[in-house]
Amino acid sequence: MEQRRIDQVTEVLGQILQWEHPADQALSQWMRKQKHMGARDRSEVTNAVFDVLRHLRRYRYLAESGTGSVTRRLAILGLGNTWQKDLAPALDAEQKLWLEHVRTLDTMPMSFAQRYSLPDWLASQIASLADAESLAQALNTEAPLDLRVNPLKTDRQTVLAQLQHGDTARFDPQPTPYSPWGIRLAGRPYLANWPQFEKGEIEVQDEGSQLLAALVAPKRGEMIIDFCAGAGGKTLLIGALMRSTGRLYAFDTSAARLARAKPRFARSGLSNVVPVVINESNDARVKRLQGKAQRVLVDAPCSGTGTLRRNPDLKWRNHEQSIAHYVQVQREILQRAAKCVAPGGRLVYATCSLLKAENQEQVSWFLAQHPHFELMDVNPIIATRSPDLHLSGPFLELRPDYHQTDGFFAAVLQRKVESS
Ligand SMILES: C[S@@+](CC[C@H](N)C(=O)[O-])C[C@H]1O[C@@H](n2cnc3c(N)ncnc32)[C@H](O)[C@@H]1O
Repeated sequence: MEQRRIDQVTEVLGQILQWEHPADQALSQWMRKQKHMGARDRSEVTNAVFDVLRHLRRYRYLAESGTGSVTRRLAILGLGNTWQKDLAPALDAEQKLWLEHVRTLDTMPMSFAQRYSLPDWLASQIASLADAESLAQALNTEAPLDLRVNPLKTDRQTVLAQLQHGDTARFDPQPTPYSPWGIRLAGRPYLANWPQFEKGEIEVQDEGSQLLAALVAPKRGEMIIDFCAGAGGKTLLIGALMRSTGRLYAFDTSAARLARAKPRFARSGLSNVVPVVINESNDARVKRLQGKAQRVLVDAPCSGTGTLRRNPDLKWRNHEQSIAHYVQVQREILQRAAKCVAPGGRLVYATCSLLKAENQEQVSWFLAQHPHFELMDVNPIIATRSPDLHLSGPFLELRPDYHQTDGFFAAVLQRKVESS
């Protein structure tokens, strides 16, 4: 049993560590081939694999001193850290000694980058932020599963009462502290057949992402553009806050991502969403909306460094050069999206990145290029939905160690009324 589990984790790690595909894709591809594997076995392999991806740099260092293939040693470390079972029956005497030795190694003499398993370029960025140790540590933990209640169909109290009884009670559903629509679960339930999910009453959405949609603060009857709607996570909440009135354009350059949003829109009961696949430049439909929208959300493609709890492989798939690429793409999108904002309207720029280059520095760049926009303080806007969230302002900056959400950044940029 122990031997088989080590072999399984070694095999799937061997594929993931080639970095040809995102880890979750490579893992589900491998899982699809394991026809006879039960749910518990799958989750044990998943936990070990993600543990290795979180701690890869440190584990690679520890693996240097063992015997056998390096990938197998990584698998042993991942299973040793996550599996309830004792691995000893599957290890020879030398391996047992090695595991005992590396488990008791003091991490304090290690560099910041090695201790928290970060590539050097990212370690230096994170080290420059406040409370860097607590942030780096939090990024290496598993994220909880947050649900968002659909306010068009129900309310949080009703869903909480349902989930806290019966079989779902074992996931200990609790209200999230900041979002009025959030429910936090312990564990990783399979939600797709829950009646609340089938009826469009709940969606999976990190609390931080819920707050970001709230920051758009849409009103009934307005024209709003979600410029990078992707699979529709934020569109759904914005549409519900508009009470399904007005018009909400869900733009994206990726037809595949928007296609994934469509069943979610259908389940949600929204009738005000217009999904549009746009071109990267010179799109006629974008041009037609120039100066028309009261709110434009740019939830920009980014390094995803705020989501390392869920996507630890991003540490190893991103490079310093990829950040420069994202910065360029974000600027191009911002330029185009800003043109759609009506006088007095707002552009909300958001990322799930922790890096200043993608966040604060992009806002400074934008304001220098667009003097007819001004920066607003997010505090009074978010306070109407989340009175307990106190930010030092003017930005929405969320972190896993401070707020138990993914890392998010957002700025609200208002177009001056008199601008032409
Ligand atoms: C961070 S994701 C959006 C996530 C989505 N808002 C959500 O809440 O689920 C960024 C999205 O930007 C899209 N994108 C990339 N380049 C774009 C462009 N030039 N114009 C519009 N969208 C673009 C990507 O396809 C991706 O879906």
